[in-house]
Amino acid sequence: MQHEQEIPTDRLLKAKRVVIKVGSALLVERGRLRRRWLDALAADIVAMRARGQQVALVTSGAVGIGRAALGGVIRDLSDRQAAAAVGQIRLFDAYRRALARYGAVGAQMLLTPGDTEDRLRHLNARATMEALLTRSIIPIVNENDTVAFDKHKFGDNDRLAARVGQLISADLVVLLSDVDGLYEADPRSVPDAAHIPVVTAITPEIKAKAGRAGSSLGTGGMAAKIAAASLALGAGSYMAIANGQKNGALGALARGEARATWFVPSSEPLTVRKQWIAATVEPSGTIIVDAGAVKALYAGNSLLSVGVTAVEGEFSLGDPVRVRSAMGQDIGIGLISYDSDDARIIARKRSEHFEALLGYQGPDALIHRDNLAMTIHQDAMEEAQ
Ligand SMILES: Nc1ncnc2c1ncn2[C@@H]1O[C@H](COP(=O)(O)OP(=O)(O)O)[C@@H](O)[C@H]1O
Ligand SMILES: N[C@@H](CCC(=O)OP(=O)(O)O)C(=O)O
Repeated sequence: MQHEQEIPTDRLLKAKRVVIKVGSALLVERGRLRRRWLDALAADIVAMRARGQQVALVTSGAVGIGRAALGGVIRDLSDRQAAAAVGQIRLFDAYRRALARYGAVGAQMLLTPGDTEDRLRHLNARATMEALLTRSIIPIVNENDTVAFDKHKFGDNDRLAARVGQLISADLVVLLSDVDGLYEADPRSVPDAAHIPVVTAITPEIKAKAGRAGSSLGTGGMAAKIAAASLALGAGSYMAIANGQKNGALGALARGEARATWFVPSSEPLTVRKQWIAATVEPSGTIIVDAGAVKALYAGNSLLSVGVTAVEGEFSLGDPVRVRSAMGQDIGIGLISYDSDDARIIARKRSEHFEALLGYQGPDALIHRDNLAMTIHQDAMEEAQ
């Protein structure tokens, strides 16, 4: 069940740092860029800048635009990468021109997961973003599709937008799409499905509402947007899914005139280090913990092995792992102090037995509290049970 929560329609006016994500379906129509639409978006962004807000853009569309140059057909990954290589330059040139019309400067940043998941590269990407934002230059981000593949790929720009939000500690991420938010079921197949105006926790029921991907150019569909919301809320940021099809959609959203789904965080923004941990796209494994451990973690303690009931997956020391309650609710992500073999051996055991069990005395905590980011507020977690 969700909280009875007011719709935070003024968020887009109040937020200091905003990430705006533009889906392929908005930008590309029959392989062509919608220049008028892009022009209206540039006007909206410049208006936000004039209100003193800092804006970063995450844009899809490279593959959709580049596809025509490959004869319109994409057969495999290298075709997709080639299409992106052709489309990306056209896409950014269009943004550059649209922004320049309003006296604004855009800057291209192409990212792959390594740029946000490796701590040093993360810091480096963040420094670049800061340098741009503080000069009122608008970072325009896309996945580096020409080299990204398989595991080394965000796969969809919704999650990338949430990651960029974490990178710059944004207080709001707006996903502009061809749908005005989350519905009880995919409105394409269930036209009378009810619209959901506010979501306060990403529960299994919320995840189950996502149907298949919508447009042929897009990759993630609603499931990717919900995954992005999970990342954003985990970092203490708001997120909105809004319909961006009409010119001036951002302005309408800012004035509270447009319907959207608002994802409302129940936690304070995490420290930047914990945001980085919480933002792990694919944790390597899962640690299931008992009710006593859940309580201890919410009280700010480290995770001790006595509270661990099961260890799933293979991971190495230092890898990010999911922390899951016995009820199946993911509550946090942490960097683990043992590899999966040793973690299995010491699960349910006290640290005084570690030496006898492992042949060495490792750290007392399986996950130290400084390395643990709780990704759902305790109230929301309990409500979801
Ligand atoms: N429960 C749902 N509520 C709303 N839309 C949904 C839902 N399940 C699936 N969808 C589909 O998700 C689509 C949006 O995702 P996608 O096509 O990836 O957009 P974008 O290109 O903007 O990222 C919608 O057009 C809709 O058909
Ligand atoms: N990076 C790809 C788009 C990937 C993507 O997530 O697309 P979409 O679902 O339309 O936001 C591109 O530029 O074509």
